[in-house]
Amino acid sequence: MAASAEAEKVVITQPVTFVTGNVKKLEEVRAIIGQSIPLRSLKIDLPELQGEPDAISKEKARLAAEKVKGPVLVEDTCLCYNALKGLPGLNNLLAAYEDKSAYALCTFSFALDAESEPLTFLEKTMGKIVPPRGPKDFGWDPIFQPDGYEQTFAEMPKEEKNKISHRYKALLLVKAHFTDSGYAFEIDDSKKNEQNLSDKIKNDSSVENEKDVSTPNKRKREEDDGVAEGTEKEEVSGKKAKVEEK
Ligand SMILES: O=c1[nH]c(=O)c2ncn([C@@H]3O[C@H](COP(=O)(O)OP(=O)(O)OP(=O)(O)O)[C@@H](O)[C@H]3O)c2[nH]1
Ligand SMILES: [Mg+2]
Repeated sequence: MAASAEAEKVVITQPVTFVTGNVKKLEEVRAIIGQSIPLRSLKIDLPELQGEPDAISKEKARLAAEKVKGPVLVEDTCLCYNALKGLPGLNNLLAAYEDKSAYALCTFSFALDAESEPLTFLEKTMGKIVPPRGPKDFGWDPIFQPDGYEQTFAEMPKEEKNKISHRYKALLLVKAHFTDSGYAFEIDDSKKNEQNLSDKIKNDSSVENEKDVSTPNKRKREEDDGVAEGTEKEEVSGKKAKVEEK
C-alpha cells in the first residue's frame, strides 16, 4: 500500500508515478507541475481502451496503479473537431467542412492505489484547425491554433503553450486536488531523487516495455512523437521490466 489514512491526512510514501509512453507529454507535465507534486515517470504497456474519455482514463489509472503498486497519474489527450461532433479524427477529413473549429481535450486520472476509485480531471482548450505551421515534433501542435492567438501551438514558445494548453488547465485541477486533499508526502530519502521508476526496474515479465508490443501504427505514432526506440532510454531500461516490490 502506498498510502494510509491517518485522522484527516493521507500519507503517501512514494512519489506519484506518471505513466506514459510519450516523451513530449512528459516534458510538458514536468514543466507545468514543477516541484508542486513529487513525480517520477514510467513507460509501461497498458491496453488501448475504448469508450468515453473519463471512463477510459479511470480504467487506465486503475491498471497502472495495479502494476506500479502505488499512486499513479495517467493522461489521455485528443484533438476533437466540432464539425465531426467532437469526435477525434484525421485532419484531411475536415477539408470537406467549413467549420474548422476544434478543441484539445485533456483527461488526467489519479489513483492513490489499485483499490481506490480513480479521480478524473478534464479540461479543454478551444481553437481551430489550420494548415501546418511550426516544428513538427509533437503530434498535431502544428495544425492547432488556439482561440485568441495568431500562432499554432507548435509555433509558440513552450512556456506560452504551457500557460494556456489543455494540459496546463487539466493540471491546474490536479494540483488543486493535491492542495485540497490533505495528502502528506513522506518519502524516504532514498526515493527522493528518483526521477524515473526505471531506476528501480528489474528484468521480469510483469511489466512489459511498450516497444516490444507496439503495433506498426502505434510504432509509427511513437516515431512521430519522438519516443521511438532509442530516444527514451531514461524512461525504461531493459527489454522487460518489473516494478520492484515494496
Ligand atoms: O500536438 C500535440 N499536442 C499535444 O499537446 C498532444 N498531446 C497528445 N498528443 C498526441 O495525441 C495522440 C494521442 O495521445 P495519447 O494521449 O493517447 O498519448 P500517447 O498514447 O502518445 O501517450 P500515453 O497514452 O502513453 O500517455 C498522440 O499522437 C499524441 O502525441 C498531442 N499532440
Ligand atoms: Mg495513449
